[in-house]
Amino acid sequence: MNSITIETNTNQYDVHIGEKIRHKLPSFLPKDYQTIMIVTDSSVANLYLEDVKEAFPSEQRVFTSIVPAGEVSKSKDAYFDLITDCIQRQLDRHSLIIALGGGVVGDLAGFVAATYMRGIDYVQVPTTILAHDSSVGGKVAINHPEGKNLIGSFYPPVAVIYDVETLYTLPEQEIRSGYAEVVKHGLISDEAYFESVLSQGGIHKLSNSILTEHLLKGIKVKAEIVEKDEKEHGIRQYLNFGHTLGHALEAELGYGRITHGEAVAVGMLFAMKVSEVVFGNTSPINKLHGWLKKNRYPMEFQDIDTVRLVNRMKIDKKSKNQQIQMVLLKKIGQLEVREVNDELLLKIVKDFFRELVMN
Ligand SMILES: NC(=O)c1ccc[n+]([C@@H]2O[C@H](COP(=O)([O-])OP(=O)(O)OC[C@H]3O[C@@H](n4cnc5c(N)ncnc54)[C@H](O)[C@@H]3O)[C@@H](O)[C@H]2O)c1
Ligand SMILES: O=C(O)C(=O)C[C@@H](O)[C@H](O)[C@H](O)COP(=O)(O)O
Ligand SMILES: [Zn+2]
Repeated sequence: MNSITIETNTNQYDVHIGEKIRHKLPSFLPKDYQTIMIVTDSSVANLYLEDVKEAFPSEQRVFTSIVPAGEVSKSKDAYFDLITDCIQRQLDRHSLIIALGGGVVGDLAGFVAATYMRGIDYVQVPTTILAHDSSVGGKVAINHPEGKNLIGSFYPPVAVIYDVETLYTLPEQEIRSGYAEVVKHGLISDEAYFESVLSQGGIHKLSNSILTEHLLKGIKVKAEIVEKDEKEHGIRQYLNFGHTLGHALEAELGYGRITHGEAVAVGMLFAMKVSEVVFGNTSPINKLHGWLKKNRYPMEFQDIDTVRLVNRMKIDKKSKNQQIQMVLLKKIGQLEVREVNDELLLKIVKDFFRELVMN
């Protein structure tokens, strides 16, 4: 097992990564909690809920709340129902919420924990590859129909318990989705990491040891940034590479029509295209495009309304005075946040979707 400590100006918690550690979950908690509410989704419940429940002694009050699987559950209704569950089960400021699942459950249950009674403890128990990203750093949120994660907070967990054995049951699309954030961590940090991810054969056939190595490295990249800039006043924006277009695409297509990681993959290519125009550089855009195609990331988006898409990009949280700010890549590991005007973006976006399919 590996453990990484995340230490910011205001808090500290450990991320534990290993096989089968869900069975020993109580041993990773900072204290004994008498009342616990496990939040999970309908797919993960069938696979891992019993394991986690059984890990607790019978004298502890352990409740469960199950939300429908998928992005639709990052909604005001799911949020409100969970708050009602907290009240009815008499959770108080000494209780614990366990977020058992992928980024959807983590973001949703984390936001419930952040706001119920103005904040109670929660732990992240991630079960997707993507959640190597979402479980670390304390961003919690639900979506608004107009835009992703518009209702949220920075609220770190008291621990992250990442049982990588659970990743064996992930469907192909979720492996692909999670790997987009692994690639992002490579692009924003160092070439060797990026190359080591791209040089593997298909991501669907990776060995456990290589997968764990990639996840550990990704978590370290994220931890280093979050420790310096927890509330995203500066360099944390680099973790948003690919998300300006990615989030707009998720909202425009309808939440759940494309996974978060698939949207971020397209968003990273787009950010690289904009970077080439702004800096006149050549980034590894062709290399990434080839790899994404090989791994069957969606590239065809018919009838996309590019004007609406650019308008949605303005709702991004990095925007300043109604102007879009994009995270651009000068070269691997070197980024810059730049204002990009609407006309230029509109021009690039139109060609971009055509070229995505042709190349
Ligand atoms: N807070 C952050 O910093 C942060 C970072 C990245 C992404 N996110 C958010 O995370 C969300 C995406 O997370 P996700 O990709 O994990 O999606 P998800 O939570 O919807 O999980 C994907 C699918 O896989 C299923 N699943 C989960 N674990 C499984 C397992 N072990 N075996 C089989 N099936 C399993 C789920 O039921 C779901 O259907 C998005 O809403 C995104 O905005 C947040
Ligand atoms: O942790 C961060 O900071 C990130 O930006 C990580 C992203 O992968 C993640 O999708 C995050 O939820 C996006 O944040 P948002 O502020 O753009 O909603
Ligand atoms: Zn993301």
